[in-house]
Amino acid sequence: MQTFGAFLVSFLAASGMAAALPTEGQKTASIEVAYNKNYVAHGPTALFKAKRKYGAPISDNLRAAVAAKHSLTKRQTGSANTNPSDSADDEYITSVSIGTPAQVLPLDFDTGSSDLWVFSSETPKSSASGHVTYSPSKSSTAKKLSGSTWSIEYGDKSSSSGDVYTDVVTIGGFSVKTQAVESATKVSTQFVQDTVISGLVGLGFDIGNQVSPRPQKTWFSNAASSLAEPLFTADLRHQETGSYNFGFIDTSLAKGTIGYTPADGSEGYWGFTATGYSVGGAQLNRNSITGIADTGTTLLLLPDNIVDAYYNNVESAEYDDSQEGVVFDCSEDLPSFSFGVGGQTITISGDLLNLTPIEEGSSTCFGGLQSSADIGINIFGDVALKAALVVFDLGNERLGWAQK
Ligand SMILES: C[C@@H](SC(=N)N)c1ccc(Cl)cc1
Repeated sequence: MQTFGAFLVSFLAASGMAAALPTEGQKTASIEVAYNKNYVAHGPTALFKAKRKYGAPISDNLRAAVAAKHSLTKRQTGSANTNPSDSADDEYITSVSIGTPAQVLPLDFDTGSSDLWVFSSETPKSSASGHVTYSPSKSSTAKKLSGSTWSIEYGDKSSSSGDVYTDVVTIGGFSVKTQAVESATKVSTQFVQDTVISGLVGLGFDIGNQVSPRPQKTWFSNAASSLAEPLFTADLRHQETGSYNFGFIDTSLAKGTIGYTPADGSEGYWGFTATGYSVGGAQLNRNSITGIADTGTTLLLLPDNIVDAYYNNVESAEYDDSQEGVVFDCSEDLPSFSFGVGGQTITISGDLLNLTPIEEGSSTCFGGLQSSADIGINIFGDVALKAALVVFDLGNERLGWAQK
């Protein structure tokens, strides 16, 4: 039976460290610590790690400095903050730099579409009022993609269209030098009125791109071959700053293990199949749910039978025609909702399932879980994504989910 001292010495010797064996009965030991003369300190990286360790806010500038450092060491990565647009977490806003000199626009990252389009100097002034715009004429690196046009309609019937330039687009310190930037010459009312964003960054599969006659690649598709790993993660948060990380997985953002499941990109979306669900922490059933992981949709949209199974546990819940959804007393203590994916269970807490009062000051609230019956696809939107760290792994065509 080894004494502690003898164990310590043998352990340290095995690990190449010298040690002073305490004399019999002595309660202390000392070891030399070798100085790694090859380590090159990087202040911003040290600050980033300290802030991350203690949960302190990390500025865009600090993220960019760290990402830039890593990019210089050939492990190309990017890291961008993303913030909820309002108290209902309706959408998430991420700063994107376009052109030379950089023009910074607030954009909505959308894994449910595949076009990067922006309000621009070509958008009618009446429509662009209140929006930050991109002016290709003010960018020395902008080039018109002659003859190309685009037109897109989203699930909520919002739409936009226009022509196309290529320019340098930088997200989180990582630059794609020749990215298709779709300039809006026409935008629907929903976008005109949504002045907190100036366009979208489609993070879906390239097959979904709407440029004609030659569809263009998404920013992530262009970046993937240069990134340390061909993947990105979404860490969306309720009423606080989250992040999109490109080329690496920061596992410290999650509490649980990442479970992976195949992703189906054939429709342009990040499609996957959940393996069951439960309400209020009960055991998962085996009712599989095929849907998409969609950062561009606010809600969790599932079949009626699941929606009913959930709201049967909410005493005041009722369908409100005027709201086109289920509402309930804001004072309700909502049950959690869980789904299985990749061998893991993701649990959305009750408070994340209370989206917002139906109007300011109302005591009636709108549910974060609603029916997908008239949509045709099930959508794991922001309400679900906020409960997890989600890995969009293009290289392995899979989705990773870990409880936050
Ligand atoms: C895939 C999303 S739209 C998007 N994330 N760009 C969607 C499709 C259909 C409906 Cl009805 C509602 C939402």
